Amino acid sequence: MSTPQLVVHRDKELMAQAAAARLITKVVDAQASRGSASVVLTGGRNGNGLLAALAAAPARDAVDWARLDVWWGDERFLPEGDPERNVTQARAALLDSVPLDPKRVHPMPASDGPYGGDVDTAADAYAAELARAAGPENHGAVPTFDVLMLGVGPDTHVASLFPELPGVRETERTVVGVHGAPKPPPTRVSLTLPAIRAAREVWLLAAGEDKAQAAQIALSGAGEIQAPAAGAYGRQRTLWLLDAAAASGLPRSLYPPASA
Ligand SMILES: O=C1O[C@H](COP(=O)(O)O)[C@@H](O)[C@H](O)[C@H]1O
Repeated sequence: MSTPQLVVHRDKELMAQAAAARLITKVVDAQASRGSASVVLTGGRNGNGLLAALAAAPARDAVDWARLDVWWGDERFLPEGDPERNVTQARAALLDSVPLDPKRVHPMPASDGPYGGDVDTAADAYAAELARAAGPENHGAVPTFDVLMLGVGPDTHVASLFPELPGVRETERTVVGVHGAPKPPPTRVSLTLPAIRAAREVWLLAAGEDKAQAAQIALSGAGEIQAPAAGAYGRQRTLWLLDAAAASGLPRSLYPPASA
């Protein structure tokens, strides 16, 4: 488990731009040292803001997009192309404008896909896809992602792991079907905490006043069942990327004075 490090930016626009620059560097470095890179995308306002900032960054051309594997941390279980699906939003924000290898893009199943409306079978299928991609050098049933991003919800949810629901209690499976999520839509697919923790780096994104309480709770020693964001950490690094509004309830001793 890596201890969370915090970086606080002036506002959400700057946070998105700085996080996009950080992601470009991380992917370029991973491609230089291992030949390819893998990232796990998040949905939500902050995740899409980062992707839009990346699309607008001239340095995006430094990435070898054909050698990037793209996975998702969670998905709203809706029909293909639905505007509320995380993959639909990610395609619009970035993915449709960069030359990715379609074989390396791994969206989670849709509710009108091969598994129909059976979200649990769809989750098992995504777990199997992850397991196929995990090599002997990986430590478990998922690849060792270079960077896994998570938007933090106002209730401290990450991916589609909501406080107290069964998904956040899962200790064996890497992917679960989520029923009865408090945020619409109620049916979702999500990586579990054990899968999230397989990543080298986990970045938690929180911008806006409505994230201040969540950041405060998750970073003040709360348990992961009550505050799923508290249980999200990477093997090598756990980074909270915040704006000043989201950090407003945190003690200044938690982050360097120069960063906000
Ligand atoms: O529904 C979801 O919400 C969270 C957080 O979204 P935000 O708009 O409050 O930032 C997101 O991380 C997750 O991927 C998404 O499915």
